[in-house]
Amino acid sequence: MKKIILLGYMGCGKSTIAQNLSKITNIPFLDLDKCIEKRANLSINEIFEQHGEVYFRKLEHKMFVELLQSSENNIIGLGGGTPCYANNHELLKRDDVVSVYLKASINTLYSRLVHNKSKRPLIANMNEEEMKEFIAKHLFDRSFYYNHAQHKVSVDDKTVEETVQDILEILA
Ligand SMILES: Nc1ncnc2c1ncn2[C@@H]1O[C@H](COP(=O)(O)OP(=O)(O)O)[C@@H](O)[C@H]1O
Ligand SMILES: O=C(O)C1=C[C@@H](OP(=O)(O)O)[C@@H](O)[C@H](O)C1
Ligand SMILES: [Mg+2]
Repeated sequence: MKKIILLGYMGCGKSTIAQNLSKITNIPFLDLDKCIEKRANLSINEIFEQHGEVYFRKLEHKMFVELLQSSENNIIGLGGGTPCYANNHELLKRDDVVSVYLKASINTLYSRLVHNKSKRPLIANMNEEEMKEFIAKHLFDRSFYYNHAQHKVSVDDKTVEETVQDILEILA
């Protein structure tokens, strides 16, 4: 069985959708950020504060490769930046994975992130206006990498259950 990889911008729902997809399919779910936190014994915020983003990106790449190498069946929720560094986007094309880009509009992302930014060091200190501009530009820069996914699911105006259903159709 192929590993199922969910990717997309911060707040698109990777962690939430992966968890719900896991409940329905009984395929175990791994969140790459959680694996990194466990390995470093630090929160994502603490890793950024104490070691910086470059250290985080190296660890993120190492853990992603490790997860792909394991023989277990898994649903893997990536971090928003994972496909955009260390040529990780090339791993989305592998034959032994099904990669799905959860595509969200700037407005959807903004509305989900505006009250959920404290654990996301890239936006934690931004005011609302700065955040909207940042998301717009950043999403544009990152789309090139996200578009390497094998499949794309639009998540705007969909419930968690509807997005999970869309992914199940891809897997069928
Ligand atoms: N329809 C939806 N699908 C996914 N997440 C949703 C939806 N509606 C609201 N949310 C909320 O948006 C946030 C998405 O965050 P999360 O799953 O951590 O995304 P990511 O891992 O992509 O950053 C969560 O707080 C979740 O409860
Ligand atoms: O977009 C990014 O660069 C990041 C997204 C985060 O994951 P989520 O997308 O799950 O919030 C986390 O990996 C880290 O804060 C960096
Ligand atoms: Mg997440």
